[in-house]
Amino acid sequence: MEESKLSVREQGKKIYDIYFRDSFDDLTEALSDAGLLNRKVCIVTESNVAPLYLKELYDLLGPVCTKVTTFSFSAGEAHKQLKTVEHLYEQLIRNHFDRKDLIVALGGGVAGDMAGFAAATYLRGIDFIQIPTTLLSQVDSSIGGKTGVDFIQYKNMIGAFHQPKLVYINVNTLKSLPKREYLSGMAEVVKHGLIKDQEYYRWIRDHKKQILSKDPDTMLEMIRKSCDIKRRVVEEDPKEQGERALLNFGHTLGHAVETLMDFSLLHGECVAAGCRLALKLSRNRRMLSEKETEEACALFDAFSLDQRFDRLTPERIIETTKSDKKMAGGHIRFILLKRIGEACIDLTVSDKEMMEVLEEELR
Ligand SMILES: NC(=O)c1ccc[n+]([C@@H]2O[C@H](COP(=O)([O-])OP(=O)(O)OC[C@H]3O[C@@H](n4cnc5c(N)ncnc54)[C@H](O)[C@@H]3O)[C@@H](O)[C@H]2O)c1
Ligand SMILES: O=C(O)C(=O)C[C@@H](O)[C@H](O)[C@H](O)COP(=O)(O)O
Ligand SMILES: [Zn+2]
Repeated sequence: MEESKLSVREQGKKIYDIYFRDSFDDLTEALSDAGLLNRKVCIVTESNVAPLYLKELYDLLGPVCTKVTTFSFSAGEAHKQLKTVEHLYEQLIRNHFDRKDLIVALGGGVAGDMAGFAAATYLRGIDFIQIPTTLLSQVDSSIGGKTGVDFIQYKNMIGAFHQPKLVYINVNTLKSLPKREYLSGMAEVVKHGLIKDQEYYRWIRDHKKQILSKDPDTMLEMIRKSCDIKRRVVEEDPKEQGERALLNFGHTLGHAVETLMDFSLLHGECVAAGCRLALKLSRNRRMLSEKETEEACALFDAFSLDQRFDRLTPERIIETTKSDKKMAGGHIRFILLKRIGEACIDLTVSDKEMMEVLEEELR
């Protein structure tokens, strides 16, 4: 199995490395290379991941850190809230964490987003690292420093950009990941191909069988390719002033669906629904052909990303989209495809255009 790492840079300067491994064996070396040894550490994890990987991590970190503490919260999007972060702040204060100490996010996107947000705000910012354990977090959320929590029912409404000091991906953790969660991550993978890289999109299409059977080499190659795409985008535009918004393909309507379904669907499932709608908007603008649109929708189907949300009406989805944070100067910010592998930002999609694709999808 090919083992390697990628560096994420800003203005030519390395900010952090992403390690691709099939065990935790190189974690100490990775921490040493990042200058993170001999710190007080708080491992932030959750109730599903803790029984699987916390002990191994605790035992690894013990000898190379001055003290290891753990903070475990109840798993799930419902707990990606300020309340959970408050409990974490309390524990950090009780354990006298200072600016030289370190937070370790162990888990999926929920643990990573929340631990990262606590790290961004505690004492106005302390170091943190990401140890992502879901496909979605390995290919997307652990990279790029978007951290945050949901507020009431609004997705990621409170947050900060705060870059990790290290991302350590152990692909073997995906062995314990439930199938539905694994497939949810495929939505962000297909998104990467659609917005940035036609060749990668075709590669995903040609490797469906290996991806579905979690073939280790294929997974590693896919995770590396996706991370490389995300790396390039966030290096160019770390704080989403332009280019980075392309990573929001499928999220404009996807976040509205996620909210309206009361988080009963997974993030990737809602992103896939949003991607289908954005593909159809692009087709109706004559930027994609019918065949290209159908093929891309079929790729989401192949990964069982075809959840129904037909108890929602187009009107409610449009209204919720307008109250989300995807607005720019009174316009909804959409990401459309000019062609497969090339996305663009568009502020001109009308309610009528949204209505057409929503009616088609909800039919
Ligand atoms: N910051 C970003 O750039 C970014 C990007 C994409 C998504 N996100 C956010 O990420 C979140 C979704 O992340 P997610 O899909 O990883 O969800 P998650 O963190 O809720 O994890 C999914 C489920 O898998 C379980 N789990 C995690 N690792 C496991 C393992 N190895 N074995 C068994 N079970 C495991 C979790 O307990 C949970 O039940 C959403 O909140 C989304 O908004 C953020
Ligand atoms: O990294 C980014 O930038 C993304 O947009 C990646 C998305 O997949 C992710 O879901 C992100 O959390 C969305 O952020 P938001 O600011 O649109 O809520
Ligand atoms: Zn996403």
